Amino acid sequence: MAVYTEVSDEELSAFLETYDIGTVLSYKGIAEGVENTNYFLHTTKGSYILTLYEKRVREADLPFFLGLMQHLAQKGLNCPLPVNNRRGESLGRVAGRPAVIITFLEGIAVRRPTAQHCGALGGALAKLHLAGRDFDGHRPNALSLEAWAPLFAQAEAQADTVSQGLAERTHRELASLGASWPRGLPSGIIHADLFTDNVFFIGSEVSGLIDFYFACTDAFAYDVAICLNAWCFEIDGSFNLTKGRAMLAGYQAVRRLDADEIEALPVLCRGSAMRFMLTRLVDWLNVPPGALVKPKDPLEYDRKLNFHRHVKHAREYGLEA
Ligand SMILES: Nc1ncnc2c1ncn2[C@@H]1O[C@H](COP(=O)(O)OP(=O)(O)OP(=O)(O)O)[C@@H](O)[C@H]1O
Ligand SMILES: N[C@@H](CCO)C(=O)O
Repeated sequence: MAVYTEVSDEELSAFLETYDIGTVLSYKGIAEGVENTNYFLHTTKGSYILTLYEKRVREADLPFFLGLMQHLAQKGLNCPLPVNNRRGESLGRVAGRPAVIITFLEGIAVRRPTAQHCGALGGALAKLHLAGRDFDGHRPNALSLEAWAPLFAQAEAQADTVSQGLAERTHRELASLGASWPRGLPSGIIHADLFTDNVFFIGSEVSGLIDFYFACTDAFAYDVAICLNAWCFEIDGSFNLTKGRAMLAGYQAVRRLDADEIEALPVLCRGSAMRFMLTRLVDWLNVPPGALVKPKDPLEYDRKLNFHRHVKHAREYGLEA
């Protein structure tokens, strides 16, 4: 998270008076993340996170996200639970923005995951996919293929100031993805942003998943592709086959990928790299003045995309027959 919206002591106290979570002992803005504003709240009754929803989260989607967290928690997944206020509502407003208080999860987000972490993450992702199957909410993926050209249009004119040739490369890739994007793959609830900062570990076990604000209905294998991108590359840009193998084996031990999903994996990895390159590029070029946020490097994903262009088969990600 980040802090785009400052919350004054008075605003916070007035908001918390509508809850039954004790009085505040301390609170502070959380610098991590780029999407929403988050505060850590320590009260006489425990620890919580206050989230104020910013630009990319549509208010109309909030009941879906909050309902999904409740559903997954009921299914035994360790994810934050929205806290209800005294009127029984979880969604409120602070500093003019939609806001919720969620429960705090214990655990540590690893910056440099090992193959063991990747294996555990693969299993947790598959469990999430299974746990979401009987959730009755539905939300199309607002950041899939159809969204990429309009996103690129916001950044195209300045793309080459970030990297020479980026505009041309992106144009070509968007056309190629449009022509080859798979349809009809097994679908359901996906997290769609399960990066290392959204997964907590205690030791080598996954202790919790957070940040469901991109969750949507889409191909399960697209979520696998997002995680291969986010977890299995090294800082030098190389793909770590051992990590890929561990993640895919961890996933398949819980839910097996079918033949169509396996065939689609390289193009799904390209698409997911495109999605994160584009949102990062737009953010890189538009940092709001005064915001406590560190924009993420779009070129990391341009390089990953280039790697995937040369992949012919999911075996090259470590998939074992
Ligand atoms: N329920 C929680 N329990 C403990 N810590 C949390 C919780 N929710 C958020 N955090 C902390 O706040 C940080 C930012 O949260 P989050 O990843 O949801 O923000 P974001 O802006 O949506 O981030 P992203 O850039 O990943 O989309 C996390 O990295 C974590 O440190
Ligand atoms: N996890 C994303 C930020 C949220 O869209 C990224 O690393 O670009």
